[in-house]
Amino acid sequence: NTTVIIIGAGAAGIAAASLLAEHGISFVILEAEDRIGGRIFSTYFGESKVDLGAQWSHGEQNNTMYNLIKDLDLVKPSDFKKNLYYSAENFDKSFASDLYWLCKKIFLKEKPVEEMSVGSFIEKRFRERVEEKYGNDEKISKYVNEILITFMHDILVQRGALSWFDVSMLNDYDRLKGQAYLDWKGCGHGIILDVMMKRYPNLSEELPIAENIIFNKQVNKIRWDGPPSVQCTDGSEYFTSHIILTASLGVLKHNYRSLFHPVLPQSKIDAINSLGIASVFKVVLEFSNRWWDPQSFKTAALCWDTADLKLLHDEFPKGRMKNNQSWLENLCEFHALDKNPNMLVAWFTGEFVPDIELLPDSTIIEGIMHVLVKFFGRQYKVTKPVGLLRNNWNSNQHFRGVYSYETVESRKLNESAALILSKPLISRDGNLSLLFAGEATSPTHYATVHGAIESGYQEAQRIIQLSL
Ligand SMILES: Cc1cc2nc3c(=O)[nH]c(=O)nc-3n(C[C@H](O)[C@H](O)[C@H](O)COP(=O)(O)OP(=O)(O)OC[C@H]3O[C@@H](n4cnc5c(N)ncnc54)[C@H](O)[C@@H]3O)c2cc1C
Repeated sequence: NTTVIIIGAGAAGIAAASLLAEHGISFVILEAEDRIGGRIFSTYFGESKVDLGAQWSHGEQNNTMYNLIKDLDLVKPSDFKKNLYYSAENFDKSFASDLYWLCKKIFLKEKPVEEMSVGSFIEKRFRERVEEKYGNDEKISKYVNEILITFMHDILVQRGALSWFDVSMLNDYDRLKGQAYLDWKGCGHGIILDVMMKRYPNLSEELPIAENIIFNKQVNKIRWDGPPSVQCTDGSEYFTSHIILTASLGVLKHNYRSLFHPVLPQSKIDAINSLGIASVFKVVLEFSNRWWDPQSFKTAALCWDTADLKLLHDEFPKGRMKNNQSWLENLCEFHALDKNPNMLVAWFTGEFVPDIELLPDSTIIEGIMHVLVKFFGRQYKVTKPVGLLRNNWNSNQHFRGVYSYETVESRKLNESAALILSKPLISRDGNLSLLFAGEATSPTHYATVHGAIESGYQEAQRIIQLSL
């Protein structure tokens, strides 16, 4: 019996716990994994930490998370310069680059008059603008198709979707002012958890949180319309006054029918079903030497020549493929890491990501090597990766995806789907019984760590208000 049960020790759960701890309210955190952080996962690989989950902090002004760290010298602006690389040698680089920036400008500056997916809007508008500017012939139409694929991957990295036809072009996301991308200087994003728990910078000020986390506790039943209680897969049961649930939208989508007793109100089910969450696959590769120029590899985005793409599944037949397409088509960019000089991060986005997660390390390394040689072999002496670090966010039942996004469907609801999701459930005896936090409950900062933290603070605050 504790006052509050928090389900999940990710950013939202730790934020809620830290506020409750500061107000002397008792709580326990039940966490299904054997570590804190959730979709923040910083771990040593080589000389410094790498992030398998959240990597950057976004924006400074009015950023709850940035306010916690701004005086601690933990972050620096990220040099996020994007360079396009081409699979074919005889590519018209300057024309392709002009088309890429035109596409990006349309995405950033133009809006549809009605709800439309990013894919439908960009494909239509980009073709129109290119025709107005350059006319239309075989070469132009080939380049347009190639650049559309490269730009689509940009969108899919940002939104974590499998298809850009799932992502709404109009959205409520609030891009905070200040540096759009801040790097954690080799200490990993996970240090934000230590800051919230007050383990950093002064260990002596640590809040009593770590001792109230129970790991490997997967909750599979939440009773909310009477005395609140939760049941775990190991049969244990916990009774409480309030429950804060922080599980991801992916977990909610998969489990809402069996998790809640009684079932959730229809408005919440509609919000859960209509919002989107899918996955990206991020692999950290270690090399015995740095064979690339770190400046050009800040972000090296890949642009395939149509003819090369057609040959890809014959040239590299290993792994899964559908409709004559290779899973390697989903490999879209590489990043260099400042503090890990011999490492590159490879990003995969698109429909094959769930299948790619099932491939063995050896196939993934061979496939990536094939693409590296194809794109960079003319310029560099590419060597084979000697190690790899990965995380399967999509198939892990405690996450089932990376970050949420608004869909055309979710925007058809009367209210913001995230806002509907965030509303607490009151039991019939008037108790604030079940509260919802987590990135997907933030109407304007979803998909981010700062959004998750804000949501955790907000729900803890509701409980604190009751005791004032
Ligand atoms: C690859 C990747 C890259 C990202 N990049 C960025 C970035 O650069 N910048 C940024 O701001 N954000 C980024 N994000 C998003 C960011 O990580 C998330 O928005 C944020 O961490 C979510 O925190 P949360 O507390 O809402 O959820 P989570 O971190 O998912 O925490 C929920 C916790 O609940 C636990 N749980 C789930 N089900 C149960 C259950 N039944 N019982 C008990 N426990 C359960 C989970 O194990 C988890 O620990 C990225 C995420 C990923 C995966």
